[in-house]
This record gives sequence, C-alpha cells and structure tokens, in this order.
Amino acid sequence: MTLKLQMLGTGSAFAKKYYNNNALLDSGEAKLLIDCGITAPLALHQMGLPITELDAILITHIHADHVGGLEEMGFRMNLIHGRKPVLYLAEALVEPLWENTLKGGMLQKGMFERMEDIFEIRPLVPGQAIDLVPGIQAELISTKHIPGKDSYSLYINERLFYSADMTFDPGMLTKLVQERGCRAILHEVQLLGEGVVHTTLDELLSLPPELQRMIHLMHYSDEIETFQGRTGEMGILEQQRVYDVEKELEV
Ligand SMILES: Nc1ccn([C@@H]2O[C@@H]3COP(=O)(O)O[C@H]3[C@H]2O)c(=O)n1
Ligand SMILES: [Zn+2]
Ligand SMILES: [Zn+2]
Repeated sequence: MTLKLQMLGTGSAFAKKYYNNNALLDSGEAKLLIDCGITAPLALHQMGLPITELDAILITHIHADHVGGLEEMGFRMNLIHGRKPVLYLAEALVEPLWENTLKGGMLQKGMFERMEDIFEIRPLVPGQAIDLVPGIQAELISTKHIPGKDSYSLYINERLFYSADMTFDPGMLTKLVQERGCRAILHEVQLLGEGVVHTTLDELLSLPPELQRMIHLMHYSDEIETFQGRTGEMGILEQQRVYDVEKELEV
C-alpha cells in the first residue's frame, strides 16, 4: 500500500510565507490530518480538499499552529455537515485542549457543553502503536518541547518518524533508525537563534551524514530560501507537494 504525504504547510508558528506545519497522510483507503493549526482550513481549501474527506485528525500538542483550526473545523463539521470529527490525542491533552483552548469559543449551553459534544475523542496512550485509520498506524512518543507542556512526536507505520515540535534528541533518532527500522525522518528545524524549545539547523547538521540523508526539514521560518544548499545531506519539504513516502522520502 502506498502512503502519500502532503504538508498543508511547512512554516514555523510565526512564518508568513508558509502555512502552519500540518500534514495530510493518505493511505489510499483513508486520510489523516496531523495537527490542525490556524491556517489549516484555508490550506485545505486551497488544496481543494473538503473537510468532510478527512477521516481523522491527530493533535501533537497545544499550540495555535497545531490546534488553532479546530474551532472552525468543529463548528463546520457539526453545524454544516452534521458530523463529529474524529480526534486522536494523548489522554493528557484532552482536558487542557478543552478547558484552556477550545471552551472559550465553543461552549454553548444545551448544545456544545463538553468536547465530546463536538468531537469523537479517541484518547491515545503514548508508547502504544494503534491503527488510527485504515492503512495508517501510529505510536505517540513523548518528546521535549516547552517545559511542563505535554508534547508528542509520532512513529508512523513502523517506518516514518514525524517530530512535530521538539528539542534536539539525537539519541532517540539514532535508536529509531538502528533498532526500530525507521526509514525516513520528518523533522522540525529552527534556522536562526538558540534552540530553546526547538531543534536548530546546526544541531541537525551535527548528525552523521547517513542519518541526515533520512531527514526532511519542516516547520521552518521564512528565511528557508537563503538556506538552500546549506542543509547538509538533509532535504527540505515543500508545502502542498504530494510525496510518495516510500519512493521519495525513505532511504
Ligand atoms: N518559551 C517559548 C514559547 C514559545 N515560543 C515561540 O512561540 C511559538 C509557539 O509555537 P511553536 O511552533 O511551538 O513555536 C514557538 C516559538 O516560536 C518560544 O520561542 N519560546
Ligand atoms: Zn509549532
Ligand atoms: Zn509548539
């Protein structure tokens, strides 16, 4: 079965030339949206993909470039299409996503009183791989991002690593490749400044060339064009281009 990847956007939280770093995975049998940031509804519209064609949404952590589109998605699906979107997220994120982010805009007496009234919630246990939709399996891996904030990377179909937002963790990348058969790494990158909550390009450039060859950069700032040819062996993901994961991204 061929897995296709199309990034809705490849931008960092503050990028203006690129949409939020959200990903569409298509197994041929089902479509999964990874993260649903502020720009996700507009990006999907420009891609010509109706929101009703998404089989599920998976959330990696609570930041607006990853969850800011959920209010629109939830309202449109319920009020216009009469359906609840399927929402996968770590069990630790369920309460904070509603209480701290969505409730302010979505709470409505007698109609939308709990997150379950809007979304079909599927809590995930980190470390346990499960079939999310036909042809797409994923395991949440707890990774470091903001101190005190739960945040997760993904290991998809036992071969594709998706960093989401995380600080540099070379040990984990090496282990995934050497011990778990990982064949491609989609990794966030911070091009300028210190990597306090993200992974810098210099950190990724310190990895051995054979590991770099597996890495495709995403979640970058508007300066990425000036970094063409300066990313070592690593590729740069293009937003909205459709990739055949096995043929174009795996080593
Ligand atoms: N301690 C923090 C917190 C946030 N930030 C910036 O805010 C953005 C939120 O979305 P993000 O994609 O995680 O990137 C974060 C940083 O740019 C940051 O740089 N330092
Ligand atoms: Zn982000
Ligand atoms: Zn973040």
